[in-house]
Amino acid sequence: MSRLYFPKDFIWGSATAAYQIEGAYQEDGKGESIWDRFSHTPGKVANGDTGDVACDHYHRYKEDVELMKEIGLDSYRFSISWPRILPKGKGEINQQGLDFYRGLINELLKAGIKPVVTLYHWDLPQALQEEGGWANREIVKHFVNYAEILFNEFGDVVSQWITHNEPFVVAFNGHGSGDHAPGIKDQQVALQVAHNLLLSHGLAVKKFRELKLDNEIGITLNLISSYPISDNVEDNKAAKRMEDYINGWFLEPLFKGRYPERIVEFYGEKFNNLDIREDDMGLIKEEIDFLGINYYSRSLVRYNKDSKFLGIEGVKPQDSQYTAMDWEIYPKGLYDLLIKLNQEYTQKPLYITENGAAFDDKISEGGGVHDQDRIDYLKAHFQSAYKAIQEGVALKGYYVWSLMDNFEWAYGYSKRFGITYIDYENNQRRILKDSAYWYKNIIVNNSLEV
Ligand SMILES: N#[N+]C[C@@H]1[C@@H](O)[C@H](O)[C@@H](O)[C@@H]2O[C@H]12
Repeated sequence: MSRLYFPKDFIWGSATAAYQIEGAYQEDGKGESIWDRFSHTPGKVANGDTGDVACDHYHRYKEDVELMKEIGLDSYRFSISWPRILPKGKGEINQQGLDFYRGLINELLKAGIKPVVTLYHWDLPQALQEEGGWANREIVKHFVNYAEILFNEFGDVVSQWITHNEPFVVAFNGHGSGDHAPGIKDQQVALQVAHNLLLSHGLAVKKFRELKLDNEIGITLNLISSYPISDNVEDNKAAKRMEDYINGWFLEPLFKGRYPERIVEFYGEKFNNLDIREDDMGLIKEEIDFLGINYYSRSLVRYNKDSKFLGIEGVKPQDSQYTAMDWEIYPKGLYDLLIKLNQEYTQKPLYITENGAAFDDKISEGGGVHDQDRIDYLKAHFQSAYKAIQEGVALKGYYVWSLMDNFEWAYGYSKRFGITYIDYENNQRRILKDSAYWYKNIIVNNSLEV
């Protein structure tokens, strides 16, 4: 056996999001979010699950920081709930909301764990949705106002800020397919939402710079590696379109100040109808300190002239392994993505802000949770990350998704991504899975045994 040693100051962390773990959905002055409304709408979430209680992190955050300390995390990435801070999305500030996050951050700092805050991880205040939400360009100023409150309140204790988590999913799942909150099914609206999210990001970064804070700011994108099923021209074009649809639509504006031509043509009139103003692309391209990457799997595609989706048909190789989300396990896709980002978009520091897998974890008779499949998944992806670093990619940290099993959006509690098991049947009891102990060893040694 040998060990792969990561760079001396490499950051090992884990990630969560407010709506997925906090619960206390109506407590201490918190306003309603679009996910409160969506999950309470019959038929939207598996088994009628909601985030009303979730993992009860709101009341158990001290216990959860103790778990992070036991695992030995260098850093913890979490999101702040906008409606906990501004119950109506704007106007009056809810001091009890600020107090909760102050308490959490204080516990993290006492434990020597760096706090990394995601400003927006999908739980928009419902009151703003009623004014059009992300489809209404007015939202941009409300997001910047919310961000400025947090910069001023926590700018001296937060290590890094992430403006948005996966704007692709907010736009296209929330406003295109409608399988996420607010459940709108309109591609034209989805495109405008994507633009307004990017614009809100750029203006929040601009505000951050004006405040002259000495921490860092970036954005987190869900990115894939896209491959053609054959080397014929049409399949290759289909793979590029898929990559532009998911990756390029956000990477090109952020780093090149433009939307990807190949997809602009595809969207045609829908793109021409967008409300994009003269200075927008320059504002979106406001320089960031790092890029966050959420990587889970690849896309393998073939051209299909009859396909309603970009002329693309997805392919699932029979000889691959799949997670409980039915996502192909493809660690090489992480390596290929990191190399491509470095070569085609940015040499800025990169962080894997999410990578992990759902498996059907069970409590064993001995009381432990033996998730070797998750250990195997993470080990293979850590190896890909290591290879990319060796080849010059400025990868500075890795956050495993997720610290604990949690509310998996439209799947409810049916999918378990955590390295900590949550026993929903037994008062949300926490049980560190084998993967948590395995991860602890990686962190202590800053190296991977292969
Ligand atoms: N699905 N899935 C797991 C995980 C989800 O739980 C996160 O909230 C998202 O940021 C991203 O989609 C990834």
